[in-house]
Amino acid sequence: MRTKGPQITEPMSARVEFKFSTGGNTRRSRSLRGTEWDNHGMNTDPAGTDDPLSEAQIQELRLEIDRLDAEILDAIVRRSEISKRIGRTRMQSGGTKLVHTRELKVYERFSSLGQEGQTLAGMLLRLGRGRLG
Ligand SMILES: O=C(O)C(=O)C[C@]1(C(=O)O)C=C[C@@H](O)C=C1
Repeated sequence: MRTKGPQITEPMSARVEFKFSTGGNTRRSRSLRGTEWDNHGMNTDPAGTDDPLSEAQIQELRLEIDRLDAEILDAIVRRSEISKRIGRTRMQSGGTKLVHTRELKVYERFSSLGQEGQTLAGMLLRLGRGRLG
């Protein structure tokens, strides 16, 4: 049904839905809490592909991201220190600055992440070189 402006449809739950004249799809109402869409846990996407998360779930997931970032940062610092130690030892004993075969392995390890993985591998190697170059 085409309508001129927003039209209140029969409330299917405690929620009031609006229909707009633009195409007829029932849109989710805006949450009063913020800018997130709030569909009260119902999947109202016509394609059925959305994964609605509550504010509480988003907060929980963000905490997990924060924890993971801290772990990743710790691991990067540890990796860099180890890499510098190996590099210093190698150079003091007259070895080469870099070990090409080992570097290729690092790039290979991150290849499942595509181009970004290669960039990441390169950054890790550079961090481990420190003042070596
Ligand atoms: O495995 C080594 O020999 C290292 O020095 C470590 C490391 C790395 O960070 O992975 C660093 C520099 C080398 O070119 C190769 C690898």
